[in-house]
Amino acid sequence: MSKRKIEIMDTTLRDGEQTSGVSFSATEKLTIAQLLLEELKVDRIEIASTRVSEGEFKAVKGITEWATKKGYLDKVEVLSFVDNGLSVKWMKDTGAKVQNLLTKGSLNHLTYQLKKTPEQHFSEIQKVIKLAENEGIQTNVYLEDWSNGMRNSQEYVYQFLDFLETQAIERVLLPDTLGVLSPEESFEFLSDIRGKYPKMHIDFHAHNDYDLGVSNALEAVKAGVDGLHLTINGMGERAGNAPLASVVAVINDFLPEVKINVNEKALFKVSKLVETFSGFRIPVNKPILGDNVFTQTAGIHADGDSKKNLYFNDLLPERFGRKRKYALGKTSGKANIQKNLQELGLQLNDEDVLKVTQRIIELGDKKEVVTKEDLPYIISDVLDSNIYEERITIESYVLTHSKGLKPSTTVAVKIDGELFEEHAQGDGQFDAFMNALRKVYKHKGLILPKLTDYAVRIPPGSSSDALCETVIRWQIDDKTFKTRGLDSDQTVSAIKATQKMLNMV
Ligand SMILES: CC(C)C(=O)C(=O)O
Repeated sequence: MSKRKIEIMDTTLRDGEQTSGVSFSATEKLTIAQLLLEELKVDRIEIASTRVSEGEFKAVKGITEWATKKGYLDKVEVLSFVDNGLSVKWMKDTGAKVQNLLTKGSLNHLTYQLKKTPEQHFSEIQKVIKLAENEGIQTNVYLEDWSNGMRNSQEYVYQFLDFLETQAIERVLLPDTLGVLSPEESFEFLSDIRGKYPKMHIDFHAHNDYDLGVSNALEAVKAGVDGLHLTINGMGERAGNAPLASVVAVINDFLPEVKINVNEKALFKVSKLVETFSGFRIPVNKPILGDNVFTQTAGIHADGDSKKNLYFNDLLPERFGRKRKYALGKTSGKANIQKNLQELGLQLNDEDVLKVTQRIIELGDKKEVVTKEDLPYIISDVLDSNIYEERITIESYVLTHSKGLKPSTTVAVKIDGELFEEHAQGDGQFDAFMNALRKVYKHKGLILPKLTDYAVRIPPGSSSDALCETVIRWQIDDKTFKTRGLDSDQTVSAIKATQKMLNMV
């Protein structure tokens, strides 16, 4: 049986950028667009709204130039407005070829916001579609507030869809603008429209205000839509859009009769890049993507994994380019410790494993977070043996920070017994420290891993003298890893995390 294809349109660069506090630069947009189309293999991307700013103009132009060379121009879409042709002119100047025209999908919006009649609205839309056609620009039509339109002004929605059937457009885009639909309503409304307009290409655009974005997207596919709009990490206006990773996994696992192009293996990489560029952090328990979601914490789970994979489900981390982890804390038993030791390539006898387990439980009781990277240090401490060969040690440093002068650092580092001292400036104390370290590394022809993420936390509700935790993510070649430092001073906690990294590569 041939599978039904569903188009995935990613709108991270348009609706996703409407996440409060987020703004992508033109270069970031181009990098994300390239990953979305070439690695993640979504079918289409929506990259901006017309007439927003000079920066957006440059971003759209950059992406369309790249897309033209690659033959992807018809996959790149821009949100446009019923504005007497101004959006069409803006798009023409950028070289973009597909407009997603924003129109009103409920009588309330039309009457109270635009203060127009349906006839006036349709005639203005028709004019924009024609202008676009003359410029070789294709049109898809968004019916904003469509979901409320179906609840409160169905007659208007169907009048509108009848009108659109007569127009030279490619797709009708139906948004649950305020994220108000239940899964049952999503199915009912979309099945009804599917039945009445069997030939119309229909996309569904879910928002997540009730946390129902994924369920609504699933029901939309069951109702027969042709495409879904999704975002990386569920970014988007207010509570965001339906998250792409979850919807892809749900479709692949629950709807075997449906086919989508998305490459699951690239999901994590793209998600991390978007997290870094946007500064919008992925919650640790976010399905598929969060730091914790492939981590077994309870000892009984780790034990069961070693016996016939008793605690596995279909969401295997490898599918998404990730690995299963075993947490270290007060509920982790010997099995968790053993799994982590195996990962690190370390071997301990049963008695020592017990001692280390005991220490980890004590630390857990004190609310301390223990990671795999901390394990060698704990082992050294508990067993009084230097399990982790510290080839590289930061012997001493001076950090300066003063008004009107650039921060600077002098650092002394021992590598294989040889001492090196270097001085450097930077944009902040830690940056100066890393620059000095880089100079030291040059003496030995070594390369420092790239810092790809830096997160600082203090325990909630604590005061300025509280302990501060810095978690740094590093990348060298294809390998990424994290280290953690803990100190009452923020820069020192980052230096402690760096010291761990030096001996891990
Ligand atoms: C701007 C429109 C298309 C939108 O994102 C929505 O209605 O959800």
